Amino acid sequence: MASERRISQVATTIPVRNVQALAACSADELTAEALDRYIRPDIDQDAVLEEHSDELPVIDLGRLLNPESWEEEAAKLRFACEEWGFFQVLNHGVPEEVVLNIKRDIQEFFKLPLEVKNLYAQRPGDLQGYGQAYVVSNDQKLDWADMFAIIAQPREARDMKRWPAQPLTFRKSLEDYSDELKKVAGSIATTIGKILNIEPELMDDKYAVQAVRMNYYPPCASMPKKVLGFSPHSDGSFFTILTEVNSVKGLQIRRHGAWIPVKPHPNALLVNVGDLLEIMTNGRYKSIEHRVTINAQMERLSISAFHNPKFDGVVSPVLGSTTEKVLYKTVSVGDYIKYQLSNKLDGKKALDHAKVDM
Ligand SMILES: O=C(O)CCC(=O)C(=O)O
Ligand SMILES: [Fe+2]
Repeated sequence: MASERRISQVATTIPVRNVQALAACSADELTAEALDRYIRPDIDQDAVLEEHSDELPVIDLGRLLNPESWEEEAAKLRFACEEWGFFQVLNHGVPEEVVLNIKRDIQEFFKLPLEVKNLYAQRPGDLQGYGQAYVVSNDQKLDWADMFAIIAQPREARDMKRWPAQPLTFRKSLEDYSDELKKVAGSIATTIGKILNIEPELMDDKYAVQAVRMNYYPPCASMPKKVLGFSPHSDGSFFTILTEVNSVKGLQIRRHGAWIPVKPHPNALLVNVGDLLEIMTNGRYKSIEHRVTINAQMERLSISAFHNPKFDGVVSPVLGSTTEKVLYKTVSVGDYIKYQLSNKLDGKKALDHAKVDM
């Protein structure tokens, strides 16, 4: 109930259909009218530059953890955060089995009958439940996706009641995955802390919360090029670690006004800088805008792990030099995330709210 109050205080929600069920309807049910709410007239507004996919920065976590190669790899990480706001992590040390287990269970979960999945839904728009996992306002076109989100940390605070009983191993798989990702997040955060010369404990349990969202993007046979799985947005987090569950592409990142598709790499974790890290670095690290496109035949699944500061804390810009102009205000994490959720997904608009008035 608490979450219901929270969501309704900050936003308008509208009832949404389960997209997986909609996508499974027969062709004559999927009329232009039925799909109208999903159709994006502006999808082709900016170029998609396939040829730049190979340029995405890659960070080797093993080298980052080795004192001998640390400096060189940290310089790459800094470059990636400043110039791209996005990088791939290889040699991340997450055991293959942990990744395979969570991938398998998420695929199984989304295959369950709608009635079963709905048992875990709070209500449309609720971040904690199964369904369209974020809040939309009435004039927004809907995303072609279903989501299941859970606050995965700290372990003891995880909500047992809402935990899906199927597949049987789902809970353990997610807990293992979440613990492993916490380690990866810790290594990244420690490196960023060292580069910025700030508190290395940034990602300790005391300071950080991890939220995990599982995203399911059904195929759209009739008009795949006209719908979006995820509207262009930036994440409100410090940073987000994304795992692509199957090898169906769809994620695109925004760079110099165009979209660059990310090629799924089975062993990579994808990391993007979020708004709170952009604020903390006074804009030197870029919270990258991204979106998800849809395939005509194949479903896509992904897992986003958001690494956030504690909701009752504040984030202040740390300047890189004494001559640097302050661009961002100190923000309350709780207020920022609330504000971010209350706005329809619209690129990086929420960040404007945190900018110092010029
Ligand atoms: O599914 C993806 O590739 C992206 C998901 C995403 O952007 C998010 O969960 O914030
Ligand atoms: Fe995102």
